[in-house]
Amino acid sequence: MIINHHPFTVNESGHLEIGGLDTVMLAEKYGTPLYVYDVSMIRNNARAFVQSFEALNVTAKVAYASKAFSSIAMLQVAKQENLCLDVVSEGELYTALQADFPTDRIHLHGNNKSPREISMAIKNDIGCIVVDNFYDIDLISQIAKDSGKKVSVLMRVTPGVESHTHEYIMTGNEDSKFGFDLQNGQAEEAFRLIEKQEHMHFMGLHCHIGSQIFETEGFKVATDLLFNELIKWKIQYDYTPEVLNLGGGFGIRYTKEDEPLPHQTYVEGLVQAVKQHVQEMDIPMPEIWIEPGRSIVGNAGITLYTVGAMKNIPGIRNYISVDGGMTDNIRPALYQAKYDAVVANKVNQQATDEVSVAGKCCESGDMLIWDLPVPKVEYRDILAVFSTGAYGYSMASHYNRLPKPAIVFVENGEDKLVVKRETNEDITKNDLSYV
Ligand SMILES: Cc1ncc(COP(=O)(O)O)c(C=O)c1O
Ligand SMILES: N[C@@H](CCCC[NH3+])C(=O)O
Repeated sequence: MIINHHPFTVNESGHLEIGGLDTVMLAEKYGTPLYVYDVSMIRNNARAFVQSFEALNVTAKVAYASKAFSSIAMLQVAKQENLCLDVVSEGELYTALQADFPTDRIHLHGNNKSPREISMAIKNDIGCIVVDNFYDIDLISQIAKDSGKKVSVLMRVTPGVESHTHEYIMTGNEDSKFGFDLQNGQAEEAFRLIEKQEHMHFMGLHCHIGSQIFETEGFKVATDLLFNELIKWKIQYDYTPEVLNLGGGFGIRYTKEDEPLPHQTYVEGLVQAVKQHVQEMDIPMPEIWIEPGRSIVGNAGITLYTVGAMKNIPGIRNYISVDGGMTDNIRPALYQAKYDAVVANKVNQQATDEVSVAGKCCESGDMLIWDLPVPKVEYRDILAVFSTGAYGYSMASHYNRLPKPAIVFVENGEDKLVVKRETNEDITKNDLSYV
Protein backbone atom coordinates (compact mmCIF):
# COMPACT_ATOMS: atom_id res chain seq x y z
CA MET A 1 0.00 0.00 0.00
CA ILE A 2 1.16 3.51 -0.70
CA ILE A 3 0.56 6.31 1.80
CA ASN A 4 1.39 9.73 0.40
CA HIS A 5 3.73 7.94 -2.06
CA HIS A 6 5.50 6.04 0.74
CA PRO A 7 5.28 2.22 0.85
CA PHE A 8 3.63 1.75 4.25
CA THR A 9 0.45 0.08 5.47
CA VAL A 10 -2.46 0.99 7.75
CA ASN A 11 -4.09 -1.45 10.17
CA GLU A 12 -7.73 -1.89 11.16
CA SER A 13 -7.44 0.77 13.85
CA GLY A 14 -6.38 3.26 11.19
CA HIS A 15 -2.83 3.32 12.57
CA LEU A 16 0.26 3.54 10.41
CA GLU A 17 2.27 0.33 10.31
CA ILE A 18 5.95 -0.17 9.69
CA GLY A 19 7.13 -3.68 8.85
CA GLY A 20 3.66 -4.89 9.82
CA LEU A 21 3.81 -3.32 13.31
CA ASP A 22 1.58 -0.61 14.70
CA THR A 23 3.55 2.63 15.02
CA VAL A 24 1.26 3.90 17.80
CA MET A 25 2.05 0.76 19.80
CA LEU A 26 5.79 1.32 19.15
CA ALA A 27 5.50 4.92 20.32
CA GLU A 28 3.80 3.76 23.51
CA LYS A 29 6.27 0.97 24.12
CA TYR A 30 9.49 2.90 23.51
CA GLY A 31 8.46 6.52 23.95
CA THR A 32 9.01 9.36 21.48
CA PRO A 33 10.82 10.77 19.62
CA LEU A 34 11.66 7.38 18.19
CA TYR A 35 13.49 6.35 15.04
CA VAL A 36 12.06 3.14 13.60
CA TYR A 37 13.60 1.20 10.71
CA ASP A 38 12.01 -1.46 8.57
CA VAL A 39 15.01 -3.76 8.18
CA SER A 40 13.55 -5.57 5.19
CA MET A 41 13.55 -2.25 3.31
CA ILE A 42 17.23 -1.76 4.15
CA ARG A 43 17.97 -5.27 2.88
CA ASN A 44 15.92 -4.73 -0.28
CA ASN A 45 17.76 -1.51 -1.04
CA ALA A 46 21.14 -3.18 -0.54
CA ARG A 47 20.15 -6.18 -2.64
CA ALA A 48 18.83 -4.01 -5.43
CA PHE A 49 22.29 -2.50 -5.88
CA VAL A 50 24.16 -5.80 -5.55
CA GLN A 51 21.81 -7.68 -7.86
CA SER A 52 21.86 -4.95 -10.50
CA PHE A 53 25.61 -5.37 -10.87
CA GLU A 54 25.24 -9.15 -10.89
CA ALA A 55 22.62 -8.95 -13.62
CA LEU A 56 25.06 -6.97 -15.75
CA ASN A 57 27.87 -9.41 -14.99
CA VAL A 58 30.05 -6.63 -13.66
CA THR A 59 32.47 -7.19 -10.80
CA ALA A 60 31.50 -4.63 -8.23
CA LYS A 61 31.58 -3.64 -4.60
CA VAL A 62 28.68 -1.87 -2.93
CA ALA A 63 30.05 0.00 0.09
CA TYR A 64 27.44 1.33 2.46
CA ALA A 65 28.34 4.93 3.38
CA SER A 66 27.94 4.61 7.12
CA LYS A 67 27.83 8.39 7.63
CA ALA A 68 24.15 8.11 6.61
CA PHE A 69 23.38 6.01 9.69
CA SER A 70 25.90 4.13 11.76
CA SER A 71 25.15 1.90 14.70
CA ILE A 72 26.32 -1.58 15.61
CA ALA A 73 23.00 -3.14 14.58
CA MET A 74 22.97 -1.32 11.25
CA LEU A 75 26.51 -2.44 10.44
CA GLN A 76 25.59 -6.00 11.39
CA VAL A 77 22.83 -5.84 8.77
CA ALA A 78 25.29 -4.40 6.23
CA LYS A 79 27.64 -7.28 7.03
CA GLN A 80 24.84 -9.82 6.59
CA GLU A 81 24.09 -8.30 3.20
CA ASN A 82 27.74 -8.71 2.19
CA LEU A 83 28.20 -5.02 1.65
CA CYS A 84 31.50 -3.21 1.99
CA LEU A 85 31.63 -0.19 4.28
CA ASP A 86 32.71 3.41 3.85
CA VAL A 87 33.88 5.05 7.08
CA VAL A 88 35.15 8.60 7.48
CA SER A 89 36.33 8.77 11.07
CA GLU A 90 37.73 6.90 14.00
CA GLY A 91 34.24 6.68 15.49
CA GLU A 92 32.73 5.14 12.37
CA LEU A 93 35.65 2.72 12.11
CA TYR A 94 35.34 1.85 15.80
CA THR A 95 31.62 1.16 15.36
CA ALA A 96 32.46 -1.16 12.44
CA LEU A 97 34.99 -3.02 14.58
CA GLN A 98 32.44 -3.33 17.38
CA ALA A 99 29.98 -4.77 14.85
CA ASP A 100 32.65 -7.28 13.86
CA PHE A 101 32.53 -5.98 10.31
CA PRO A 102 35.16 -7.75 8.14
CA THR A 103 37.97 -5.20 8.04
CA ASP A 104 39.08 -6.09 4.52
CA ARG A 105 35.70 -4.76 3.34
CA ILE A 106 36.12 -1.36 5.03
CA HIS A 107 37.25 1.77 3.16
CA LEU A 108 38.46 4.89 4.95
CA HIS A 109 37.67 8.34 3.60
CA GLY A 110 38.30 11.84 4.89
CA ASN A 111 39.71 15.17 3.80
CA ASN A 112 41.64 15.49 7.08
CA LYS A 113 42.47 12.05 8.37
CA SER A 114 44.36 12.11 11.62
CA PRO A 115 47.49 10.02 12.18
CA ARG A 116 45.44 8.09 14.77
CA GLU A 117 42.72 7.29 12.23
CA ILE A 118 45.23 6.17 9.64
CA SER A 119 47.10 4.05 12.20
CA MET A 120 43.86 2.45 13.37
CA ALA A 121 42.91 1.67 9.77
CA ILE A 122 46.30 0.18 8.93
CA LYS A 123 46.57 -1.74 12.19
CA ASN A 124 43.21 -3.35 11.45
CA ASP A 125 44.17 -4.16 7.83
CA ILE A 126 41.21 -2.35 6.32
CA GLY A 127 40.57 -2.93 2.61
CA CYS A 128 41.52 0.45 1.30
CA ILE A 129 42.21 4.06 2.16
CA VAL A 130 40.96 6.77 -0.16
CA VAL A 131 43.75 9.31 -0.50
CA ASP A 132 42.28 12.79 -0.53
CA ASN A 133 45.24 15.19 -0.58
CA PHE A 134 49.05 15.48 -0.55
CA TYR A 135 49.19 15.32 3.27
CA ASP A 136 47.44 11.98 3.08
CA ILE A 137 50.07 10.58 0.72
CA ASP A 138 52.89 11.42 3.14
CA LEU A 139 51.07 10.36 6.28
CA ILE A 140 49.68 7.08 4.95
CA SER A 141 53.04 6.12 3.39
CA GLN A 142 54.91 6.87 6.58
CA ILE A 143 52.49 5.00 8.85
CA ALA A 144 52.34 2.04 6.46
CA LYS A 145 56.14 1.95 6.37
CA ASP A 146 56.38 2.11 10.16
CA SER A 147 53.88 -0.76 10.37
CA GLY A 148 55.75 -2.78 7.74
CA LYS A 149 52.61 -2.99 5.62
CA LYS A 150 51.53 -2.15 2.08
CA VAL A 151 48.23 -0.31 1.96
CA SER A 152 45.78 -0.39 -0.93
CA VAL A 153 44.68 3.09 -1.89
CA LEU A 154 42.27 4.82 -4.21
CA MET A 155 42.77 8.44 -5.14
CA ARG A 156 39.80 10.78 -4.81
CA VAL A 157 39.54 13.24 -7.65
CA THR A 158 37.27 16.20 -8.26
CA PRO A 159 36.29 16.07 -11.89
CA GLY A 160 35.76 19.84 -12.12
CA VAL A 161 32.20 19.96 -13.38
CA GLU A 162 30.93 23.53 -13.26
CA SER A 163 28.10 23.69 -10.75
CA HIS A 164 26.06 26.18 -12.76
CA THR A 165 25.61 23.59 -15.47
CA HIS A 166 24.97 20.72 -13.09
CA GLU A 167 23.82 22.22 -9.87
CA TYR A 168 23.45 18.89 -8.12
CA ILE A 169 27.12 18.09 -8.56
CA MET A 170 28.30 19.97 -5.59
CA THR A 171 31.20 17.90 -4.30
CA GLY A 172 32.62 17.25 -7.76
CA ASN A 173 33.25 20.85 -8.68
CA GLU A 174 36.69 22.42 -8.82
CA ASP A 175 36.22 24.63 -5.77
CA SER A 176 35.85 21.75 -3.31
CA LYS A 177 37.66 20.76 -0.15
CA PHE A 178 37.66 17.14 -1.29
CA GLY A 179 40.10 15.32 -3.52
CA PHE A 180 42.67 16.15 -6.18
CA ASP A 181 41.72 18.38 -9.03
CA LEU A 182 41.71 16.78 -12.45
CA GLN A 183 41.77 20.01 -14.42
CA ASN A 184 44.78 21.73 -12.86
CA GLY A 185 47.15 18.76 -12.98
CA GLN A 186 47.17 18.00 -9.24
CA ALA A 187 45.57 14.61 -9.81
CA GLU A 188 48.31 13.61 -12.22
CA GLU A 189 50.98 14.87 -9.84
CA ALA A 190 49.43 12.85 -7.02
CA PHE A 191 49.17 9.78 -9.23
CA ARG A 192 52.88 9.91 -10.03
CA LEU A 193 53.72 10.38 -6.38
CA ILE A 194 51.50 7.52 -5.20
CA GLU A 195 52.90 5.16 -7.84
CA LYS A 196 56.36 5.74 -6.35
CA GLN A 197 55.34 4.83 -2.80
CA GLU A 198 56.70 1.45 -1.80
CA HIS A 199 54.07 1.03 0.90
CA MET A 200 51.08 1.90 -1.23
CA HIS A 201 49.27 -0.19 -3.77
CA PHE A 202 47.42 2.14 -6.14
CA MET A 203 44.09 0.58 -7.14
CA GLY A 204 42.41 3.38 -9.02
CA LEU A 205 40.27 6.48 -8.86
CA HIS A 206 37.40 7.62 -6.69
CA CYS A 207 34.93 10.35 -7.41
CA HIS A 208 31.75 11.41 -5.63
CA ILE A 209 29.75 14.10 -7.35
CA GLY A 210 27.17 14.97 -4.71
CA SER A 211 24.08 13.75 -2.95
CA GLN A 212 20.35 13.28 -3.59
CA ILE A 213 20.83 13.07 -7.35
CA PHE A 214 17.84 12.10 -9.47
CA GLU A 215 19.37 11.35 -12.84
CA THR A 216 22.27 9.47 -14.36
CA GLU A 217 23.59 12.28 -16.53
CA GLY A 218 25.81 13.77 -13.81
CA PHE A 219 27.50 10.42 -13.23
CA LYS A 220 28.10 10.11 -16.95
CA VAL A 221 29.66 13.57 -17.17
CA ALA A 222 31.96 12.74 -14.25
CA THR A 223 32.89 9.37 -15.75
CA ASP A 224 33.71 11.03 -19.08
CA LEU A 225 36.02 13.44 -17.28
CA LEU A 226 37.72 10.62 -15.37
CA PHE A 227 38.37 8.81 -18.62
CA ASN A 228 39.74 11.95 -20.30
CA GLU A 229 42.46 11.71 -17.67
CA LEU A 230 42.81 7.94 -17.77
CA ILE A 231 43.39 8.03 -21.51
CA LYS A 232 46.35 10.36 -20.90
CA TRP A 233 47.72 8.14 -18.16
CA LYS A 234 47.39 5.09 -20.41
CA ILE A 235 49.39 6.73 -23.16
CA GLN A 236 51.99 8.35 -20.92
CA TYR A 237 52.42 5.76 -18.18
CA ASP A 238 50.72 2.65 -19.60
CA TYR A 239 48.39 2.78 -16.61
CA THR A 240 44.99 1.09 -16.43
CA PRO A 241 42.87 1.18 -13.24
CA GLU A 242 41.83 -1.95 -11.35
CA VAL A 243 39.02 -0.08 -9.63
CA LEU A 244 36.78 2.89 -10.33
CA ASN A 245 34.76 4.07 -7.35
CA LEU A 246 31.98 6.35 -8.51
CA GLY A 247 30.73 7.29 -5.05
CA GLY A 248 27.16 7.53 -3.80
CA GLY A 249 24.52 10.20 -4.06
CA PHE A 250 21.53 8.30 -5.45
CA GLY A 251 18.36 10.18 -4.60
CA ILE A 252 15.37 9.01 -2.56
CA ARG A 253 11.79 10.16 -2.09
CA TYR A 254 11.15 12.54 0.78
CA THR A 255 7.96 14.07 -0.60
CA LYS A 256 5.72 13.47 -3.57
CA GLU A 257 7.72 15.99 -5.57
CA ASP A 258 10.76 13.68 -5.51
CA GLU A 259 11.06 11.21 -8.35
CA PRO A 260 14.01 8.94 -7.62
CA LEU A 261 15.14 6.43 -10.21
CA PRO A 262 15.11 2.73 -9.38
CA HIS A 263 18.47 1.59 -7.95
CA GLN A 264 18.95 -0.53 -11.05
CA THR A 265 18.76 2.50 -13.35
CA TYR A 266 21.57 4.27 -11.49
CA VAL A 267 23.72 1.14 -11.71
CA GLU A 268 22.97 0.66 -15.39
CA GLY A 269 23.83 4.29 -16.10
CA LEU A 270 27.18 4.01 -14.33
CA VAL A 271 28.11 0.72 -15.95
CA GLN A 272 27.14 1.92 -19.39
CA ALA A 273 29.21 5.09 -18.99
CA VAL A 274 32.29 3.12 -17.93
CA LYS A 275 31.86 0.33 -20.49
CA GLN A 276 31.78 2.72 -23.39
CA HIS A 277 35.18 4.17 -22.48
CA VAL A 278 36.68 0.81 -21.62
CA GLN A 279 35.74 -0.49 -25.06
CA GLU A 280 37.12 2.59 -26.79
CA MET A 281 40.38 2.30 -24.87
CA ASP A 282 40.48 -1.46 -25.29
CA ILE A 283 41.35 -2.06 -21.65
CA PRO A 284 39.91 -4.60 -19.18
CA MET A 285 36.75 -3.51 -17.36
CA PRO A 286 37.77 -2.21 -13.92
CA GLU A 287 35.85 -3.25 -10.81
CA ILE A 288 33.09 -0.71 -10.22
CA TRP A 289 32.62 0.38 -6.64
CA ILE A 290 29.79 2.55 -5.37
CA GLU A 291 29.12 4.11 -1.97
CA PRO A 292 25.39 4.57 -1.41
CA GLY A 293 24.30 5.85 1.99
CA ARG A 294 20.93 7.60 1.77
CA SER A 295 19.54 5.18 -0.84
CA ILE A 296 20.16 2.20 1.48
CA VAL A 297 18.65 3.53 4.71
CA GLY A 298 16.77 6.75 3.95
CA ASN A 299 13.31 5.47 3.06
CA ALA A 300 13.56 2.56 5.53
CA GLY A 301 13.43 4.88 8.54
CA ILE A 302 10.65 6.98 10.03
CA THR A 303 10.56 9.18 13.12
CA LEU A 304 7.66 9.06 15.53
CA TYR A 305 6.88 12.13 17.61
CA THR A 306 4.19 13.03 20.11
CA VAL A 307 2.29 16.22 19.39
CA GLY A 308 2.30 18.67 22.29
CA ALA A 309 1.50 22.35 22.34
CA MET A 310 -0.31 23.93 19.41
CA LYS A 311 -0.62 27.54 18.41
CA ASN A 312 -3.08 29.07 16.02
CA ILE A 313 -2.33 32.49 14.56
CA PRO A 314 -5.61 33.41 12.88
CA GLY A 315 -5.19 34.13 9.19
CA ILE A 316 -1.54 33.19 9.33
CA ARG A 317 -0.66 29.69 10.45
CA ASN A 318 -1.32 26.72 12.71
CA TYR A 319 1.76 25.51 14.51
CA ILE A 320 1.92 22.09 16.13
CA SER A 321 4.96 21.33 18.25
CA VAL A 322 6.48 17.90 18.61
CA ASP A 323 8.80 16.47 21.25
CA GLY A 324 11.89 16.47 19.01
CA GLY A 325 13.04 18.66 16.12
CA MET A 326 16.34 19.94 14.80
CA THR A 327 18.20 17.84 17.37
CA ASP A 328 17.04 14.59 15.75
CA ASN A 329 16.63 15.97 12.21
CA ILE A 330 18.78 18.95 11.31
CA ARG A 331 18.14 18.62 7.58
CA PRO A 332 15.18 21.03 7.27
CA ALA A 333 17.09 23.72 9.19
CA LEU A 334 20.39 23.06 7.43
CA TYR A 335 19.31 22.42 3.85
CA GLN A 336 15.68 23.54 3.78
CA ALA A 337 14.99 19.83 3.22
CA LYS A 338 11.34 18.91 2.76
CA TYR A 339 9.64 16.03 4.55
CA ASP A 340 6.26 14.39 4.52
CA ALA A 341 4.35 13.11 7.54
CA VAL A 342 1.05 11.64 8.67
CA VAL A 343 -0.80 11.58 11.95
CA ALA A 344 -0.01 7.93 12.70
CA ASN A 345 -3.16 7.31 14.76
CA LYS A 346 -5.46 8.93 12.15
CA VAL A 347 -4.11 7.76 8.80
CA ASN A 348 -7.53 7.04 7.34
CA GLN A 349 -9.03 10.39 8.30
CA GLN A 350 -9.49 13.07 5.65
CA ALA A 351 -7.07 15.98 5.65
CA THR A 352 -9.12 19.03 6.64
CA ASP A 353 -6.46 21.28 8.15
CA GLU A 354 -3.01 22.52 7.36
CA VAL A 355 -0.32 22.69 10.05
CA SER A 356 3.35 23.53 10.29
CA VAL A 357 5.39 21.20 12.44
CA ALA A 358 7.74 22.86 14.90
CA GLY A 359 10.45 21.26 16.96
CA LYS A 360 10.87 22.00 20.66
CA CYS A 361 14.26 23.71 20.45
CA CYS A 362 14.81 27.31 21.37
CA GLU A 363 15.34 28.38 17.79
CA SER A 364 12.83 29.84 15.31
CA GLY A 365 14.48 27.85 12.54
CA ASP A 366 13.60 24.64 14.32
CA MET A 367 10.80 23.70 11.93
CA LEU A 368 10.41 20.19 10.53
CA ILE A 369 7.63 20.65 7.98
CA TRP A 370 5.72 23.66 6.63
CA ASP A 371 2.08 23.52 5.52
CA LEU A 372 1.33 19.85 6.02
CA PRO A 373 -2.24 18.74 5.18
CA VAL A 374 -3.64 16.80 8.15
CA PRO A 375 -6.91 15.75 9.77
CA LYS A 376 -7.78 17.60 12.98
CA VAL A 377 -4.69 17.28 15.17
CA GLU A 378 -5.11 16.78 18.91
CA TYR A 379 -2.80 16.92 21.89
CA ARG A 380 -0.87 13.59 22.22
CA ASP A 381 -1.44 12.49 18.63
CA ILE A 382 1.49 10.63 17.12
CA LEU A 383 3.16 12.18 14.10
CA ALA A 384 5.15 9.91 11.79
CA VAL A 385 7.69 11.63 9.53
CA PHE A 386 8.75 9.57 6.51
CA SER A 387 12.22 8.99 5.05
CA THR A 388 14.24 10.02 8.07
CA GLY A 389 16.53 6.99 7.92
CA ALA A 390 19.54 8.82 6.48
CA TYR A 391 21.39 11.73 8.10
CA GLY A 392 18.86 11.99 10.92
CA TYR A 393 20.33 10.10 13.85
CA SER A 394 23.84 10.42 12.38
CA MET A 395 23.58 14.23 12.45
CA ALA A 396 21.69 14.43 15.73
CA SER A 397 22.89 16.85 18.39
CA HIS A 398 22.41 17.62 22.05
CA TYR A 399 21.25 21.18 21.47
CA ASN A 400 19.23 22.38 24.47
CA ARG A 401 20.65 19.28 26.15
CA LEU A 402 18.01 17.07 24.57
CA PRO A 403 18.89 13.39 24.78
CA LYS A 404 19.16 11.50 21.48
CA PRO A 405 16.14 9.30 20.71
CA ALA A 406 16.10 5.52 20.80
CA ILE A 407 16.23 3.43 17.63
CA VAL A 408 14.05 0.39 17.01
CA PHE A 409 14.45 -2.14 14.19
CA VAL A 410 11.42 -4.06 12.98
CA GLU A 411 11.59 -7.18 10.87
CA ASN A 412 9.45 -10.30 10.46
CA GLY A 413 6.73 -8.82 12.65
CA GLU A 414 9.11 -8.22 15.58
CA ASP A 415 10.50 -5.05 17.09
CA LYS A 416 13.92 -4.78 18.71
CA LEU A 417 15.55 -1.88 20.49
CA VAL A 418 18.97 -1.36 18.86
CA VAL A 419 20.01 2.01 20.30
CA LYS A 420 18.88 3.00 23.78
CA ARG A 421 17.32 6.38 24.42
CA GLU A 422 19.84 8.70 26.01
CA THR A 423 19.22 9.83 29.57
CA ASN A 424 20.03 13.04 31.37
CA GLU A 425 22.90 11.13 32.97
CA ASP A 426 24.26 10.32 29.49
CA ILE A 427 24.10 14.00 28.61
CA THR A 428 26.14 15.07 31.64
CA LYS A 429 28.43 12.08 31.90
CA ASN A 430 31.52 13.89 30.59
CA ASP A 431 30.90 17.06 32.57
CA LEU A 432 33.40 17.72 35.36
CA SER A 433 32.77 19.81 38.41
CA TYR A 434 34.46 23.20 38.75
CA VAL A 435 33.80 23.67 42.48
C1 LIG B 1 32.62 10.26 -0.54
C2 LIG B 1 31.19 9.98 -0.29
N1 LIG B 1 30.71 8.76 -0.57
C3 LIG B 1 29.43 8.46 -0.33
C4 LIG B 1 28.54 9.37 0.17
C5 LIG B 1 27.14 8.95 0.39
O1 LIG B 1 26.25 9.73 -0.25
P1 LIG B 1 24.69 9.37 -0.27
O2 LIG B 1 24.26 9.18 1.13
O3 LIG B 1 24.09 10.55 -0.91
O4 LIG B 1 24.56 8.12 -1.07
C6 LIG B 1 28.98 10.66 0.44
C7 LIG B 1 28.06 11.72 0.91
O5 LIG B 1 27.58 12.50 0.10
C8 LIG B 1 30.35 10.97 0.22
O6 LIG B 1 30.82 12.18 0.49
N1 LIG C 1 24.29 15.12 5.27
C1 LIG C 1 23.80 15.43 3.96
C2 LIG C 1 24.52 14.73 2.89
C3 LIG C 1 25.98 14.86 2.98
C4 LIG C 1 26.57 13.68 2.42
C5 LIG C 1 28.00 13.52 2.75
N2 LIG C 1 28.89 13.94 1.70
C6 LIG C 1 22.31 15.25 3.90
O1 LIG C 1 21.70 15.05 4.88
O2 LIG C 1 21.71 15.32 2.89
